[in-house]
Amino acid sequence: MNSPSIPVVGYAPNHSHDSSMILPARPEALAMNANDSALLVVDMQNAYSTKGGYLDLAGFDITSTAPVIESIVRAIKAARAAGIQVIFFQNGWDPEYAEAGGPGSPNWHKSNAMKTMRKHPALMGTLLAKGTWDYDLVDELSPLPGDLVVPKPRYSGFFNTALDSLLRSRGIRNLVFTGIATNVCVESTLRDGFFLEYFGVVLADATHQAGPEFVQRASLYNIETFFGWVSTVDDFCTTLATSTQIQGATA
Ligand SMILES: NC(=O)N/C=C\C(=O)O
Repeated sequence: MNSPSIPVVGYAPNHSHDSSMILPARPEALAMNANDSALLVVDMQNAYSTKGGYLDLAGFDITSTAPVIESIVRAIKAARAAGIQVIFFQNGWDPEYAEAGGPGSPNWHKSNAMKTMRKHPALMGTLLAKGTWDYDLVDELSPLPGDLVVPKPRYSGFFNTALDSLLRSRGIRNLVFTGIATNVCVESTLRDGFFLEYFGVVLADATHQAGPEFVQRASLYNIETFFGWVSTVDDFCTTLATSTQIQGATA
């Protein structure tokens, strides 16, 4: 690996493994390879991004999600071209909401989707229910053969899912995060990945918060300071493109 003049971290002891990519990030750059990394696309569903979806109906501002979707499209295209595993998540439950848990589950009490449907019974069965428009991924983001799609019934992608097995069986240790919401499912999944020894890096401009703007800054501060790293879609795409060019040139 080149001896960069900037602080670099990675999962190998002293990050001495032969990494082909150094992703600029805060607080340090991240040493990674295509085959030990995955791009996670968290909950890019109509529920969280589109007018008339759950977050919109629950009173959250989703009017600035369009550029985030465009950024995620760029990141996915770059990841696929570099041979990085792309993993889509869909948050939600069966149409009867058994997977959401009843009153004995804190999810039943805290989910703003469940609270919105209890407040407006005509919406029951339409929010975050598998098979509905709300649950579907946005039109701009369609999984291709080779991508993985992981349904998840809670904020974190690591609970009640096969995510950890899917990653470990592929030797993946670096998780590159995009999606909505930064401060809920993105941060929850990155935090749990941290506790499971994954290196998590969030592409800040490919995420959007649920709540006021300061929450985006607070979540990115939390990630950078305590749980992982923060980078950008431009740096991600440039790093992958440069690496692919180098590998092509030396092939
Ligand atoms: N995908 C998310 O971050 N979801 C946040 C809230 C919810 O699902 O109720």
